[in-house]
Amino acid sequence: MAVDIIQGYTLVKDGVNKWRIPKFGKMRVDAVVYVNDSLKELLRDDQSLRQLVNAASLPGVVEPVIGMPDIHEGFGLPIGGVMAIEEKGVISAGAVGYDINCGVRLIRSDLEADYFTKDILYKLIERIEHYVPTGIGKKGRHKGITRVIFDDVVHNGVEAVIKAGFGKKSDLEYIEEGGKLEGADISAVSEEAQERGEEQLGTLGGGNHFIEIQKVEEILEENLAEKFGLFKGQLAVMIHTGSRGFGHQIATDYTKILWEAAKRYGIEVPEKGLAAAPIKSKEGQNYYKAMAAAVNFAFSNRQIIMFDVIRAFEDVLKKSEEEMGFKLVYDVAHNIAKWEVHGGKRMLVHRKGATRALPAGHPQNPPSYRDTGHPALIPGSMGTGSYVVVGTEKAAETFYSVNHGAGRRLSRNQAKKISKEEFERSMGDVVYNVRSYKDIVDESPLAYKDVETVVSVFEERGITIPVAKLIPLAVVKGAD
Ligand SMILES: Nc1nc2c(ncn2[C@@H]2O[C@H](COP(=O)(O)O)[C@@H](O)[C@H]2O)c(=O)[nH]1
Ligand SMILES: [Mn+2]
Ligand SMILES: [Mn+2]
Repeated sequence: MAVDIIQGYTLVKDGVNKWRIPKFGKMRVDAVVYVNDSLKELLRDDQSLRQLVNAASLPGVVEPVIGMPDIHEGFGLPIGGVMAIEEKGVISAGAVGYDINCGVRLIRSDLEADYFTKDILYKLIERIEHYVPTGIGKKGRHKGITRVIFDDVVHNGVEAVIKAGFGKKSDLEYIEEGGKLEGADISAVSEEAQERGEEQLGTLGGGNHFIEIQKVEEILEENLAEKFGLFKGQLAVMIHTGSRGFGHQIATDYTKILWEAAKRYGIEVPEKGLAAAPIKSKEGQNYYKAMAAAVNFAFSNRQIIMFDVIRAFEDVLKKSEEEMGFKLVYDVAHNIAKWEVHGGKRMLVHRKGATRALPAGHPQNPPSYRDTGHPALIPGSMGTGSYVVVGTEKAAETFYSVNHGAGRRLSRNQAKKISKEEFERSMGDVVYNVRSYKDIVDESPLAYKDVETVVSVFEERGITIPVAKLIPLAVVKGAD
């Protein structure tokens, strides 16, 4: 039996690419982390194992608390963390994250990527930025409309923005939860969060958020790729953003509220980032209502951005959406808590930096993907590649969850030391939207783990089937 000691924790090998920390001390369940040997080394300088161990002590936690292959330390639960909680247990804002329903949307087209010269790509990113405000704190260009429909958006999700003219009703079938998480209630959201939210629908945000024009570089599973409408050489667009200041304010408010509530309910919370209250308590219920509002906001945000990206293509290529054949492949959340049934039991699954990946035949797939399993979207970095995968039946062992990216390898401060030459080499021919490399050097491909290695962890274990690899041609980053 292989054993390793990392950060003082004993990890026991539990099959291919899987390591288990058997419960000890205050842990109620084991923690498990999915890594190969090289990714395991990265855990030595990182606090994520401690964070998994802490999460494993929360009331109602279901066996096991899980670290994804792209795991790295976060606030409370690590990024790349999955924590399922039974009905009589707790709900934690820190186990969802500050960017509630941060997620990824992939749009395909009938266009051949090789047609897109650098000149066209520069025109496209300039036009995309014309329509989609980027950077922290930016206000939306549709704020006149979105202020009016805001209440409808937070309660009814993407359907509300489609009614207002952003996209087609058929898009709903290609969004997790049909673009609406039930149970949202604006009365559980602070005035401050509402004010921030009303202004920010249709904006990208800063940092790691992006709109990327991509080429399908490789088809890895022909049948599934065909069913997802993907072909080699195809032009696609990936959008990564979340609930902006709205979700951030809700997370900030409820971290405080749940922290105080935990003391009142006598719940021992090992760190503030895991602040949690009973799911059935008033505070826990209110967090769920507010979180669901932010989930609906974020799905709607990505819907509006998709609408604007297509307009930018129409302007530059002088072709209609139909002529270009733009269609939504899928939209998945990677920071969310949702009620699901696993092994016959209802539980609240917190995914923070983790993507749901339902296998073929699972009843919660949308009808269009019932027979295949829905696409799970894994962005890598703006200079390397991104993947579309599907989950298999074996993903039941992760509550049908897979990694949400490559995951950071360097902190932002470490990444700021990357030189101009190193940055430019890592970007290759990819076109980007900022004047100085310094504005986005902390998002350099060198700051992220090797996406091929990360994706191979679940593939080798039989948890995912990689379907396609996409490479970046041009990226709009949310720099300030
Ligand atoms: N294709 C791109 N992938 C990117 C880019 N910037 C980051 N990333 C990847 O996305 C995930 C998202 O992680 P999150 O925790 O910040 O939500 C991250 O792990 C990277 O692998 C990009 O510009 N293009
Ligand atoms: Mn985000
Ligand atoms: Mn994200």
